[in-house]
Amino acid sequence: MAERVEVYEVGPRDGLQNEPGQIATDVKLELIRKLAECGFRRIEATSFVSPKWVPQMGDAAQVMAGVPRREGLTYAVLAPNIKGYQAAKLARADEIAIFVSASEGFSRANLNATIAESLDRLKPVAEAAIADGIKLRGYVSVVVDCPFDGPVSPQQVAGVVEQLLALGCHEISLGETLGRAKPEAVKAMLEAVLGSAPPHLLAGHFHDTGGMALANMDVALDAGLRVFDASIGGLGGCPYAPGAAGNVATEAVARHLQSLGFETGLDLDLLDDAARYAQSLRRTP
Ligand SMILES: CC(C)(COP(=O)([O-])OP(=O)([O-])OC[C@H]1O[C@@H](n2cnc3c(N)ncnc32)[C@H](O)[C@@H]1OP(=O)([O-])[O-])[C@@H](O)C(=O)NCCC(=O)NCCSC(=O)C[C@@](C)(O)CC(=O)[O-]
Repeated sequence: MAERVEVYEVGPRDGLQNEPGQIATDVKLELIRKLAECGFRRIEATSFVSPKWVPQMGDAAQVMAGVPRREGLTYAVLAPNIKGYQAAKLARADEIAIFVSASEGFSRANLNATIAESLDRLKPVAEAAIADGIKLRGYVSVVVDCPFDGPVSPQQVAGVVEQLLALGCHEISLGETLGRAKPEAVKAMLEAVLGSAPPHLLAGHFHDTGGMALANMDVALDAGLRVFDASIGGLGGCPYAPGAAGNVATEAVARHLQSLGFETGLDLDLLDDAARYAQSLRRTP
């Protein structure tokens, strides 16, 4: 039997957060309804962040009120602080994703805090999620290069991963936010991180600005990772990473994994349909 690799869909959150202007809640929900048919176990639906910082996610509660609930499919959302956590819990999020940066420059731009301050701010979120029995995912951004500080040391990434695990995260997603890393740099980063965390606790989150995301994913597969984030239609980017393109496209990841003999549980025709819809929403070049 083929080995399973999970594709964790981030399009409704990571994809749509970067589109200029507002996309109507009903349109977001139509995208999520299409994705819900594809066979994902987890979809990251939205984020409960400050609407002053990311207005595109200002309808997080309405989005969560409309998502189709079904057996075997759960919804994750981002929360940067306890205010976001409380709103996410009220909205019946199944999983909370907290996020920190591996570099100080990106931390300041994305969270208006140092790395240490952001971890302190996330401690009560983690404690509340664990007490409430809600799964906690951790993200580390800019694991290879930072748009403000330049190259990021693999040991620095490993240190942040350790701190997120200490908060109780069941999985840490390693964000190659700029999408320009070469496979050798990803390999060096993973070697350091694997000194702090086994591969089954890690996920790969590759943006595709430089067209290397699938090659970087292969390096992570060789290192034993079996969860990969991807965005339908390749939507997105990060509002605080100037010039970065979207996550690697889900439909490309699913085909790539299939060609390598892995099982994803995803229906490729339904993915293509969802990808066409996602592309029709795109206003970024
Ligand atoms: C962390 C803060 C809030 C600090 O922002 P701040 O301005 O320092 O915080 P604040 O506490 O002073 O709050 C400012 C205002 O926002 C409100 N506020 C505060 N929190 C919330 C909340 N949760 N929900 C709703 N409203 C909130 C708060 O009430 C206040 O409103 P006011 O009093 O002025 O009317 C801000 O920096 C923020 O929201 N940042 C999030 C940025 C973001 O979402 N970035 C994109 C996601 S991360 C990403 O894409 C990377 C990833 C994960 O994909 C991996 C990768 O590829 O790297």
